[in-house]
Amino acid sequence: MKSLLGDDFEQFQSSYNDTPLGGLRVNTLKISREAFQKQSPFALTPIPWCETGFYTGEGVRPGLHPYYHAGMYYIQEPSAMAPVELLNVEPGDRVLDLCAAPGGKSTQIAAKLAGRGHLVTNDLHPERTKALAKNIELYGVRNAVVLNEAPEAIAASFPEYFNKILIDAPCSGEGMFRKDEDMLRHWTEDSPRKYAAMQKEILESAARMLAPGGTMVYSTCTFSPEENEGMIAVFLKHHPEFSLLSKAGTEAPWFSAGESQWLSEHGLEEAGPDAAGDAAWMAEISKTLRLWPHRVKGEGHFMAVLCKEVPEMAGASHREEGYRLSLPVTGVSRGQLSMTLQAGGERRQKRLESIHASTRPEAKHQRGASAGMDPGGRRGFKGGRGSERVLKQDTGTEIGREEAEGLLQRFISDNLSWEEYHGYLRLHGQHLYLSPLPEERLQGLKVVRAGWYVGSVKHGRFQPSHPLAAALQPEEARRVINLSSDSGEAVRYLKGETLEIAAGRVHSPDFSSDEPKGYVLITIDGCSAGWGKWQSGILKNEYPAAWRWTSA
Ligand SMILES: C[S@@+](CC[C@H](N)C(=O)[O-])C[C@H]1O[C@@H](n2cnc3c(N)ncnc32)[C@H](O)[C@@H]1O
Repeated sequence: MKSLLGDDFEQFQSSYNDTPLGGLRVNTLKISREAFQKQSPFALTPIPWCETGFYTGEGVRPGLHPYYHAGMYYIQEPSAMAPVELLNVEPGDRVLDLCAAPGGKSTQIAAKLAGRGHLVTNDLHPERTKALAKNIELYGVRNAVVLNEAPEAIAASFPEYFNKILIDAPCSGEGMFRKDEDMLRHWTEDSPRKYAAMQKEILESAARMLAPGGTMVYSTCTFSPEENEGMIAVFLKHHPEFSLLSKAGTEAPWFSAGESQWLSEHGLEEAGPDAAGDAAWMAEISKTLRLWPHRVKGEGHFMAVLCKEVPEMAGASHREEGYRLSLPVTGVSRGQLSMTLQAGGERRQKRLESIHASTRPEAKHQRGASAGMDPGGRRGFKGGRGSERVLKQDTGTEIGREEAEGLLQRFISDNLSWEEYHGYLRLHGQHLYLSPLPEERLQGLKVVRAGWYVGSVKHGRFQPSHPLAAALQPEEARRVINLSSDSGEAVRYLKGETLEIAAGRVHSPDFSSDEPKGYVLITIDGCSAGWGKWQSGILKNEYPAAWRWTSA
């Protein structure tokens, strides 16, 4: 670092005496930034490069608050919030997060998608992918598919498919030494070279999956030039269809320009023997970005925003206007219900009769075709597939997807205020998912979550899943009990205890029954946390054992 940084080295070195700052990012799928600021139990200082990010003070432990379990915020190192901001994700995008576990950046992407478009999130390592799937569920993400694959396998299934890709690459971790001593212990002199070889392959696969006109962000949390400026220089040499987007400057003074002169000084021949003397080329590589621990309040990070050109005579746009396959809920028992269908931004009112009419097979056919979820014009729901049968455990007989769908719809009409639901219904064993992608897209890939896991069929009944509850807004549930975070009840719920709750506290706005028994969405200060079953003053706890609060 001394030879790289020259005059800056002393300042860089002394930054290692500072305590690293902690951060949290508000999960806007669950609560707005403004509402969280009002009710935050911690003092918050905004992080300049992330609108929803805040520094938390020294000694603050946001992981030990019920709000963490309600998915209100993600605890994230402040500099790690920058790459997704640079990716400029918008609702409706098709996004790939290629090296995603444990999911900090994926949950940030999902919040930006706000339920429209979809996210394919992946990690190579099976154990880390489990943590990724858990975070996708805790943070209430509905439109993500979780994969555990090698990037080249995904590339074979998704050529030029995504319009935004994040490559938060495995790296030698030099930028994290101050915060995480494990990174320091694992580092060897050979680490940058070893990681650079992996990064190169990952970038190549990502490039194949990016649609023309799309953007990808490459990021690392390391300093070594061969994993950063050098990596991008080599990539651009082989990919003239890509260029870098500049983001540093007066609008974003926290970013320092990439160090193009390091390419020539440190013998990265592959990237630039002829490049070193080429001012235009050097200026291009300087468009890469760094966050330095001695210049900003955050750890060391590198980022490059890469845009793929649109060839002349390019075809249709690869940006999806949000997937919306609207299916009405059948089996409604509450008299005349008017349902709302959304199509092309228009909201149209329809009556109950049309709900029943539209469940006929031919109507179902039309719904899938017109919804346009898949660019290939393939339909969403497919009936009668041999591979998609669930086992009725009590009788040992099988039931098909039609029956499973019926059970789901009955649950919805009894317990939720939904008048439609979105996605391709998928059955895996007895588990039901609403997937943002048709099955064909995922064939042959290791799928950890095909979409939003909404529940399972057991003993001929639909049992709602914890991720279903975690992603619901309170107004989507027919019965809600709110627990105050400072009453002690919230922690008792999170520990799995049974609670006594008077009938008057079961909030059920549009349910006229005197006995509001059944599944109840439990919220903590207004944010969904899980299910309970209420009857006669007793709340049976449905919070999953594996997720329970274990601290004292
Ligand atoms: C820097 S971490 C990702 C952190 C994550 N983006 C986040 O914000 O929480 C890099 C990840 O890449 C994964 N990884 C390593 N080699 C990979 C490969 N060839 N393809 C995909 N992921 C890989 C590692 O398991 C690790 O989880």
